Amino acid sequence: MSQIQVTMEVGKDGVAVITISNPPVNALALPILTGLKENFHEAARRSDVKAIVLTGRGGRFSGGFDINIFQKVHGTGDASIIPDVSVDLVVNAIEDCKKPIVAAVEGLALGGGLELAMGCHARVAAPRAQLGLPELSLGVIPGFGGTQRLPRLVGLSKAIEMMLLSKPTMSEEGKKLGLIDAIVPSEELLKVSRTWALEIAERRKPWVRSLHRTDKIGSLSEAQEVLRIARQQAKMTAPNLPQHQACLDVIEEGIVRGGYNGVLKEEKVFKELILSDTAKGLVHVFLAQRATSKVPNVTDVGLKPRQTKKVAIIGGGLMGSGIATALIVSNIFVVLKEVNSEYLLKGIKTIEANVRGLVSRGKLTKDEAERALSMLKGVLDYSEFKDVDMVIEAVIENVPLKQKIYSEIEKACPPHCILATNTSTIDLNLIGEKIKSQDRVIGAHFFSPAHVMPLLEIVRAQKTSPQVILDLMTVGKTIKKVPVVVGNCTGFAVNRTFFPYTQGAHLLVSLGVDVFRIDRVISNFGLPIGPFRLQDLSGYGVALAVGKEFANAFPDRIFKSSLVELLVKNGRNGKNNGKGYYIYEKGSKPKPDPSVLPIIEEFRQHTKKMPGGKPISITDNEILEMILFPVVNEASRVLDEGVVVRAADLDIASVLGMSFPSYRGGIVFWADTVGANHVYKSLKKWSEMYGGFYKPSKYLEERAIKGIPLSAGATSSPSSKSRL
Ligand SMILES: C[C@H](O)CC(=O)SCCNC(=O)CCNC(=O)[C@H](O)C(C)(C)COP(=O)(O)OP(=O)(O)OC[C@H]1O[C@@H](n2cnc3c(N)ncnc32)[C@H](O)[C@@H]1OP(=O)(O)O
Repeated sequence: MSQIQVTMEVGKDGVAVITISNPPVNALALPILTGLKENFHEAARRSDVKAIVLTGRGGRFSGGFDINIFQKVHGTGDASIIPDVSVDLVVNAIEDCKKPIVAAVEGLALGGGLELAMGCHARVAAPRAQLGLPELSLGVIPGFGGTQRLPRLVGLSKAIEMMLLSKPTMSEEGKKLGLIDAIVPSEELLKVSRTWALEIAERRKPWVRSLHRTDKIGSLSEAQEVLRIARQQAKMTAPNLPQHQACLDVIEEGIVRGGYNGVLKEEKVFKELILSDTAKGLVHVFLAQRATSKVPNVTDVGLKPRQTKKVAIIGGGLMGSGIATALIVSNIFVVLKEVNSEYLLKGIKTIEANVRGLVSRGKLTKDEAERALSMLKGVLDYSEFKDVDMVIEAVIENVPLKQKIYSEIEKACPPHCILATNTSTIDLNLIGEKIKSQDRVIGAHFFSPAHVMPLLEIVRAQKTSPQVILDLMTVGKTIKKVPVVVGNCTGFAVNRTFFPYTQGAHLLVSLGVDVFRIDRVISNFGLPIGPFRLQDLSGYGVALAVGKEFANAFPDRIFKSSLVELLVKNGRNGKNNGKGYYIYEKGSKPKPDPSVLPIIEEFRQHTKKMPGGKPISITDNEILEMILFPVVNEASRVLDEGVVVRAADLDIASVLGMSFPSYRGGIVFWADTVGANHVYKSLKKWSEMYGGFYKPSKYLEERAIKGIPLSAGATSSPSSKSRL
């Protein structure tokens, strides 16, 4: 029998229990929605049914509308495959049913799942069930009446907060808010829900149709004031996201013209938004993120992950201490090794400060922080390494030093121990060259700050065993990172793809474009900060070192900028020493520093790139394209060389590692939205004007000429050789 089904059982008490079954989260797929309608109609018709309980199988009520259907809509451009659920099912079959319906909620009720529950006449929940309407995070608004019923159940301000921030709440809080009528232990959930439904039928408990309530909305003028403030805030916090204003408009319609009219407007707006680029990007990111956990020949060959209880980290610098923090807060014991007690103490202090930071941001309780710190031990030799399951080397980027460490740890660690390195650029085959156990060598590339940034790039060297990859993926998930498995090359997937990002920005400056304008254009596009502020933050030393690596690896296509060297010569080192492109003052936003302008001018005079010695005239959109298209060009090479399993992995890596806006779907997805042909033609034109930095790659050229998206069958081009 299919696992995707809706069943109905009528008990001797006259209660029909309708159960949604679609593992793992009981998503509301089309057959589920049809099944619900049929069963509700049957229950309403049958004379032996007095009341109804709606629930989900397997401890989860429902994770909402099936997101795969969104993807189908995006593929066809036809939103008509989305059935009429809002009126036909939720209003007519559930809320206006002549028999009372109680939702028995366990585990989670999200999106359409919570909307079904809110259509019922009461909600009984198990403890710690997750309740929310996260639709805006997918680029749409709730579409099964959620924009109307949530404000009527929990009040307008709270409902707006939950929807606009896509922030779920737990059943305990839900009970206080009025979203949940009772919380009972899981074992009693069905029993209590049945009784509750019967008591409504007998008029011993209220029979509430949420859409008809007005008591929590306040007066029209109060409601409009709340909406006005919310609109203003959304304008600032989500300027590029149309679903935020649309959601507020739809809520307002229901307040001004009544809940039913609100439902009708919601349905119309939902179908418009589903076809927006924002929804396409966000849905892609949702599904692509989950796909990263499927790695051919690793996760599909019957291997079982081994447990990683104790990890040794070599190097207590910024990266080492960040990684240690991420591990200890997830209950993994860490041995931190440094070369002397001064450095060790510094590393431990950084970890303590990281943990304190998590407490002050409400991510950790004080008790959890104490427990985490008790999982940390600082050492100065290898004696503690005899029983570690994994070593993560996080010392400076120096090949002989790393090779020496690898020879030492091969001797000091047990034979099963994973030998990981946090290098961000160096060839892994080189690091592991001098040892025997090359199958245990792997890259664990964290992004700074390692205890905050969500990406873990797992770099597979030539001989890395699938078991080792699977184990590191498992550790990554345990510490709440998104592991993306990539191949071995200079800069791996993220840094390699994005090396032209800063260089493109520098090239534009050499042509006379203002540094601060470039940063503004990039943040308006949706990255949190522009390339110059990013350089200020990471420090100019890093920029110089990384620049050298890429200059060696890809001499045919780099823009060698002397700007950073010039800044360093003038005593500047970014935010580190308070002398960057920006002025950094405590408590206020960074401000452009006018004293940097003469140095920039000197750089321009030096490079002599400005045509006729005058700054070029350029639009904001051209600035954006001249910075991001070279990145797309390098992404094409990364795809061509098979550095990633699938193009979507590079999208996730760009979103989580570079903070590329998720609503643009990631770098490759965005490029396909713009069109390979436009990217190719633009690069070709600029390469003729400004040189090899812009020269389009073969892969891009081929895709542009044939009209194939960059993301399609990334590793099938004739020149491709997978590195995975
Ligand atoms: C009209 C309506 O208003 C519109 C809607 O309802 S839109 C949908 C709203 N719902 C959501 O946004 C919830 C999305 N899901 C989630 O946040 C999380 O998956 C969750 C909290 C439910 C579970 O998280 P977690 O236990 O970590 O499992 P996770 O790996 O994310 O998901 C398990 C599987 O369920 C799938 N899944 C989760 N929610 C889904 C959904 N709504 N539709 C389809 N598949 C879904 C995932 O894709 C994943 O599939 P895979 O095993 O093939 O990779």
